Amino acid sequence: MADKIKDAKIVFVVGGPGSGKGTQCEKIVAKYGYTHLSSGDLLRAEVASGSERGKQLQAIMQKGELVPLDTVLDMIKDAMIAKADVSKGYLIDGYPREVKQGEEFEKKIGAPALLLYVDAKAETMVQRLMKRGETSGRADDNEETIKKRLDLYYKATEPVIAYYEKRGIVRKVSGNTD
Ligand SMILES: Nc1nc2c(ncn2[C@@H]2O[C@H](COP(=O)(O)OP(=O)(O)OP(=O)(O)O)[C@@H](O)[C@H]2O)c(=O)[nH]1
Ligand SMILES: Nc1ccn([C@H]2C[C@H](O)[C@@H](COP(=O)(O)OP(=O)(O)O)O2)c(=O)n1
Ligand SMILES: [Mg+2]
Repeated sequence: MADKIKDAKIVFVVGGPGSGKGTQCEKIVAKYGYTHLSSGDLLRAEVASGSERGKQLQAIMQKGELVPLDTVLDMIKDAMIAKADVSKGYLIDGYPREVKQGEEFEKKIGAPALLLYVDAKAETMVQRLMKRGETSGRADDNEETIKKRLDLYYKATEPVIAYYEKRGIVRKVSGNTD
């Protein structure tokens, strides 16, 4: 029932790969009790399930590309509905990755109250992801894919920030907790 989330408070969390979106979201959850939904985590859960769709997603993510828009949007919507009865609001982490993703979300679900922009230097992001790659087991935490994710971030995702900037709902936070 999509009606259940019609008036939900929505916060988009956007930032480069390894900027610290997940880390900042955990802190917000601890303080404000919002429901954290990481689009990347939802996609990786589908991959881990071993489904046919998961295999296709894995191939795309390994290359550092974006998965089809409808796939990730459906997953977010289902996850939101599943938490609707207990949720005070949603942190949608890693979404939108491109302006089109934001437009579709608004059509199918609703408008964000805020966009949290997690800011970090490219050099910092690369260093963190290379370090994370030593233990994460993530197929995309390798030098070649990290570079592609970063390029795509500057090309497709940074315009998302400018888009919501015009609506006055962007808040910039540092991705550095230390
Ligand atoms: N030193 C330091 N490391 C951090 C900080 N924030 C996050 N990290 C590390 O940087 C890596 C990336 O952080 P995440 O929170 O996973 O970043 P993300 O933006 O969710 O990255 P993706 O999962 O690639 O989307 C992790 O290994 C974190 O432990 C910080 O403030 N300082
Ligand atoms: N809205 C989204 C979120 C993630 N993806 C894909 C593409 C991303 O590189 C991977 C992993 O996403 P995740 O947010 O976990 O990681 P990065 O920010 O790219 O480091 O999933 C997508 O296509 N669309
Ligand atoms: Mg993350």
